[in-house]
Amino acid sequence: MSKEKMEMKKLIEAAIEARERAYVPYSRFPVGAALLTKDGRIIKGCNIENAAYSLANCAERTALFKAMSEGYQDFEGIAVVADTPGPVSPCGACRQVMAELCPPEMKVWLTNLRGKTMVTTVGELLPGAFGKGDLDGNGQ
Ligand SMILES: O=c1ccn([C@H]2C[C@H](O)[C@@H](CO)O2)c(=O)[nH]1
Ligand SMILES: [Zn+2]
Repeated sequence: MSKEKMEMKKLIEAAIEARERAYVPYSRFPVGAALLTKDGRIIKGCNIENAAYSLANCAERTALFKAMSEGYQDFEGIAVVADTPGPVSPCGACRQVMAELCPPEMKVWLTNLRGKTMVTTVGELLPGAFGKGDLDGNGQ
């Protein structure tokens, strides 16, 4: 098996484990994510909901915010899993946060519990993302 395939399998397994910790009393839709750092660490995230529904934090953002707050800023890939018919599709907020914190060419593995997996990139998930550069030259 190729190094990349082994890396992907490990990351998906970690995302499945992370999903077990989801706090989802409202949606009953657990999601898991696992982020691979450049130095080979895996940082897990799950979705965490709230009685004030709009405060839910997705699995992807949990993993990214955990990583950043612990001093890891360089990422190699992320895997996301949910019990969806096809590979899970990250929400717009997570796409925007990935566009901010990850390189556009970074791999994103999207999968479901039946192992239906697709690979994409941060750039493909949000073409034309609003970014740092858009804040320049606004005449202020
Ligand atoms: O990629 C996704 C899609 C949805 N959710 C969460 C948000 C909410 O808690 C629940 C239902 O939308 O799933 C994630 O964590 N990641
Ligand atoms: Zn999201």
